[in-house]
Amino acid sequence: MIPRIDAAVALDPTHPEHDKTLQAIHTGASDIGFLTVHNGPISAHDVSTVIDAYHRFFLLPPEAKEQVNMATTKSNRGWGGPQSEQVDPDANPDYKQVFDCGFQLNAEDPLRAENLSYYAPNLWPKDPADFFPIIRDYYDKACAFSLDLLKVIATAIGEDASFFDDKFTRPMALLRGNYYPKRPSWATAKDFGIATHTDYGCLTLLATDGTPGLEVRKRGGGWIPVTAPKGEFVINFGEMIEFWTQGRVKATPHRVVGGKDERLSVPLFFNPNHDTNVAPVGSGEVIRAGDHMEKRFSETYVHLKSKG
Ligand SMILES: O=C(O)CCC(=O)C(=O)O
Ligand SMILES: [Fe+2]
Repeated sequence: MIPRIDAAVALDPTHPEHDKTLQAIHTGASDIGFLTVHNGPISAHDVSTVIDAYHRFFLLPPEAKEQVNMATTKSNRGWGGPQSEQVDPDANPDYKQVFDCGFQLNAEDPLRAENLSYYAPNLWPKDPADFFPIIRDYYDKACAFSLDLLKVIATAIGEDASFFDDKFTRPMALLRGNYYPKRPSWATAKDFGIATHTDYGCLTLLATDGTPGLEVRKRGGGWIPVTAPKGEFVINFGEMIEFWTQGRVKATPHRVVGGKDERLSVPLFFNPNHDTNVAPVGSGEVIRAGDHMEKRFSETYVHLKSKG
């Protein structure tokens, strides 16, 4: 069972049910690796608005989307067409389309000169005209909510609530719109909306249009379908937080096979500053968060794959 968390209770330490909720978060984070969260600060209306904006973008003719094709960049900003990402080397590249945007360094930031791929400039399409403000507004809300959730997760796994606080001032956050058309007639057993994978970073805050499709791998084998209506979120965890917390938080494999209906989902991959040491707490090792992200991006985005 994936725990269903009331965000208002989780975020209020004075609430009588708070400790019980922390316990459920602990189970979700350290056992299953998935939670669902409702009654949080992002409304169903906000989610409908952002999903509708992505939908209007994805339905544009290919020439319009080509203008912001991430394959023309050395980063992961803009549109990724079908087959632009291969998350499982044993499966074919995914048939989904994506639109990615991320943290924007401000104009005076000295890091700009370093041209780091995970802080690359965003690419915005001309159409839909309201796309940028809608996505930007949702991005800000989703980052704030994710940071609040991480505080609670830190407490739930026995760390100080402030454990993550100073590590997300320049988050390598990536907001993605996923567009899954209905499962193509040519699709084989090796074709997926998104093939089996674990997310790469810390916390993923996923909004969906309510259409089923996401499946989470059970430890003993088999798959659990997870759905969340608009305004309710699926939370899962990536590889980085798993090794950072010595396995107290789990990165669980998941996938979307796809079915007869199209589907949209909007994950925020919320990751720390690039120079955060994410080596297992207490290990004395150093693993830079940016290095892990860059490695995984170059393994999975087809246009960034290292050749040879
Ligand atoms: O569409 C979904 O429900 C999941 C998407 C996903 O796993 C991802 O984008 O990493
Ligand atoms: Fe994922």
